[in-house]
Amino acid sequence: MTEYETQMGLKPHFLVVMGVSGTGKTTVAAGLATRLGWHFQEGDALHPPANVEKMSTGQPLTDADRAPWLALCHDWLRKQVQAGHGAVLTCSALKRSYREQLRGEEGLPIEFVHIDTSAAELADRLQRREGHFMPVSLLPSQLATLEVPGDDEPVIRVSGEKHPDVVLEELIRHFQAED
Ligand SMILES: Nc1ncnc2c1ncn2[C@@H]1O[C@H](COP(=O)(O)OP(=O)(O)OP(=O)(O)O)[C@@H](O)[C@H]1O
Ligand SMILES: O=C(O)[C@H](O)[C@@H](O)[C@H](O)[C@H](O)CO
Repeated sequence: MTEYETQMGLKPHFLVVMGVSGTGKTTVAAGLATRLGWHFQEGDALHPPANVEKMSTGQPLTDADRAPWLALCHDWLRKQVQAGHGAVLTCSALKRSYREQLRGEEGLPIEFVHIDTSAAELADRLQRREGHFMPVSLLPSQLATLEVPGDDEPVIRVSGEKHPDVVLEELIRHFQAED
């Protein structure tokens, strides 16, 4: 086992768990990081306060709003790759251009895990969720902004409608099969 292989013998991966609000990014990413002993960063915690204020008051972010946040997400990923240990970041990464910003000019070897959930299920979850800044009224703009990753992008696709434990097992099996 090399220094940063996990107990399961998996080689390190550098993952961005992506998708629209409420799709289960935090649930899946935190679970994966715990199971595999990989570093975890909640991407929402890297938003400048002005972005959180904007979303809380029902205004969608623009490309310009997201740029400094994506730069911080990129910095975090770059440090994980340099350190060489497995890492998982949550980040909506809605557009292809945002995913390119996350990879950066150096082309970080990151992989995206896209969690896809139906609009009806998302609306239901966001309506029921308490204590989170993101209002359900922003769901249409999240869905309209999403550019689903193409087959030419490094993406693993999972369903957000299965139980999170099932999604975790699928992902771990995927990495085991690859290694
Ligand atoms: N697979 C699932 N099945 C049912 N409920 C889920 C599932 N995954 C997450 N949830 C629930 O849906 C809500 C949103 O999940 P979570 O916070 O993980 O999503 P998110 O994509 O990180 O959202 P945001 O980007 O808005 O922070 C939470 O209340 C969570 O408990
Ligand atoms: O790009 C964006 O519009 C934002 O990152 C949002 O997706 C939220 O931060 C997140 O989903 C929390 O609800």
